[in-house]
Amino acid sequence: MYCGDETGAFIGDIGSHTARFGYGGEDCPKVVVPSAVYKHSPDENNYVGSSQGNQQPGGKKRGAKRGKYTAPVSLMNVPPHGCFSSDGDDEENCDVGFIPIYQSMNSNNNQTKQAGQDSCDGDGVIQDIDAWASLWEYSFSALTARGKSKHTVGYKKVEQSLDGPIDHPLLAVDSSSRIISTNLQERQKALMLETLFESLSAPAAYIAPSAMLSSFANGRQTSLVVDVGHTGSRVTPVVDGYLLHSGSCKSGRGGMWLGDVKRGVLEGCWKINGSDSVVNKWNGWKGAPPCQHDGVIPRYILQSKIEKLKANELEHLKKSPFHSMAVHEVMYEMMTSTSLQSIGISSDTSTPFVGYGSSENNDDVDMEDKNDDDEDADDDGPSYVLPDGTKVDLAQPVGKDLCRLPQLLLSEDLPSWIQPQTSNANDYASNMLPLHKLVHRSLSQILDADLRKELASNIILTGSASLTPGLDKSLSIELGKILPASYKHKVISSKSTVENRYGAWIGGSILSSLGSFQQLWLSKKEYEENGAVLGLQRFNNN
Ligand SMILES: Nc1ncnc2c1ncn2[C@@H]1O[C@H](COP(=O)(O)OP(=O)(O)OP(=O)(O)O)[C@@H](O)[C@H]1O
Repeated sequence: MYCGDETGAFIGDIGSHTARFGYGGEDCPKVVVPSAVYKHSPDENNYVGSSQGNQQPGGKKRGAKRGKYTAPVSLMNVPPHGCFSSDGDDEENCDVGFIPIYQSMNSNNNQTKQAGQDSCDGDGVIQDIDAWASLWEYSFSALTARGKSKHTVGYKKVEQSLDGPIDHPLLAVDSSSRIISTNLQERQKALMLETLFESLSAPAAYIAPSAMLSSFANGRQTSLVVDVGHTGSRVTPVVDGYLLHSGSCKSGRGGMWLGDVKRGVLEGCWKINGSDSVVNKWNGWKGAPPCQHDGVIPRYILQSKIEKLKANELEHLKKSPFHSMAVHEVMYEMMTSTSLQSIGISSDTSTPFVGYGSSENNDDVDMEDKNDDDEDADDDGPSYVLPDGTKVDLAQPVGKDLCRLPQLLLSEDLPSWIQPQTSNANDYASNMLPLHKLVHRSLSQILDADLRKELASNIILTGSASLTPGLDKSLSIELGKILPASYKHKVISSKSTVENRYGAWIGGSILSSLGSFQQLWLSKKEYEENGAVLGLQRFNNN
């Protein structure tokens, strides 16, 4: 039990795309930054205290001096010079010290990036706990320096670094998926706890699962939480405030996947998970795809500072997770622009996309020639201009398809140009279920028929990618087609953008303000006496 003077909790929800921080009892987080940090010297020799028992859940060494980490990251600017390390002229050794917090976001991690597998493996597994801790430190410093009432969204430099400990109880949101092994989950929670107490000197701490908090934020103890986030969509049954393992499932269809598909359409080919070996061609454009030659160019490349980078540094930057995240930001801007969103998601999810099933005709087409023929066409139609000035013609049928790409979240059959041409196509399909099928799969794993019905009538749609206009209605319609008629299913989606975007954080804010919750904090004293074991028992909410 925690009986300190300061009961205002400091809450951190670090997702794979965005990290949100703020004080308990408030309506929304005050600091919202990308979930990544810079590490200024990736030199392994600088690691300290890295022997047995000092491993990341994902198996990496930890214990690097956190003074070398800086947060937050700006995806608009070239990374600071100190982030590049190269060993003499050896190009192979040039690296970029850009660390996404989660393993699944590391595009260099080939093992978790095999086609159809990245949607599950490494989901919510922290790849660098010191990077995770430095986001807490930055956010707390930002709030201390600017005052509690100021909002910090995106990159803002904070001169003041954290001098003393964070003198608030810390509530960390655990966004690891229920489908990763229990062992890995426990190891990760123990490591989070150790970091909260030992690195961040918290007087008390609590770790709460994201789905449980989203359910609380919607005023429900029992619900089926459908979180459409960055790395995919997760469905988690929450019963009386506890998570059920059976019925928890995940699909790779989420914000990052939609961004990848959009990028594929603009570039004229779709590389599954950044792998060079699986390339599907898109042939929907009348002329050459708008970004066929140079690809989608992120904003940082357009800066004059880019000229100061050496050729090998730029090459490595382009292969780094930093580049992927920066390209995603351009796709995100496009996806949320009013010109595209005004169309929204149509209730008819069966209309095929232009390029559907016709990729085999594409191979011999000379895109350059076609482009010449169509140069003057559709000059005055609706269009979208990318940051580098490339104009995307939205009047073409394929342009219209771009507007309704979010519909793919619910499409039964993926267009052939999206599916991998590999032997594990079945695994891919099973890991990439549309949302309604995912909900169906989850409910079918619940054995108690009454509970199944109760969950079906309390489906909570949350996560930033659920902000796609019309998604709640379309999901409800599709569920109506596959659930038994006796099920009165109900999809609950807040009308407020803030509640959808920050659902888990808001749940944490509510929970930490409840009088009855105060006895659940694990105090530093209890941690010192009993270690992480007591904490894991206390947080055993699944
Ligand atoms: N208004 C919007 N419409 C559609 N998609 C959006 C919108 N706003 C954000 N997104 C997408 O939502 C994703 C981020 O979702 P969210 O913030 O829930 O992820 P996260 O919690 O950081 O990550 P994860 O859920 O994978 O742990 C991004 O891919 C972003 O492009």
